[in-house]
Amino acid sequence: MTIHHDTRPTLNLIRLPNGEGLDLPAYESKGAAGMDLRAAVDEAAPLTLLPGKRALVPTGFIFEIPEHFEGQVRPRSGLAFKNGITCLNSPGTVDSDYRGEVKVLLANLGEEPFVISRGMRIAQMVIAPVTQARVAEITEASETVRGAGGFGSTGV
Ligand SMILES: O=c1ccn([C@H]2C[C@H](O)[C@@H](COP(=O)(O)OP(=O)(O)OP(=O)(O)O)O2)c(=O)[nH]1
Ligand SMILES: [Mg+2]
Repeated sequence: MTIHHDTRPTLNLIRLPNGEGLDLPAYESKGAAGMDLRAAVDEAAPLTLLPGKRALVPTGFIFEIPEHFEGQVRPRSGLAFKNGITCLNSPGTVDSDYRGEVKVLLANLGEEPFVISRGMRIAQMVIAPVTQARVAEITEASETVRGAGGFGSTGV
């Protein structure tokens, strides 16, 4: 008999007043990489995002990202493809020491106004391992084949 240990890190969520009644962020399929984030906008006042505009959309939760992990806020491809809605700062970075409300910076690159209603799944968050490097200044970079080639140096 194999015993499966749940090795997943725990993501503690603190529900804020504007998050009352919202479903928790959740993975919408067994293998989903990201958990969908819902808009904690006022039920009575949906947010209309006009073409070319951006808005910081609240999620209604504080996320206690586990130490040595980050939250990556990413667009949902359906909203991007159908409505031109993206996360302007994608991937948004939620630091493990952040204790404020997680918000989603949406931008409307489409041609039509986009109405964000309460509970709408407007983005997704991937929890990924991350490390901090010890920064050290040196005088000369090590030699590599690539050298300073970048920005298309390898062709298309
Ligand atoms: O999509 C995002 C991106 C960031 N944040 C929050 C969590 C993150 O820990 C904090 C800072 O993000 P970032 O470091 O990208 O912004 P900054 O401009 O460097 O702000 P700060 O000086 O506060 O780090 O803002 C969000 O809620 N959503
Ligand atoms: Mg920062």
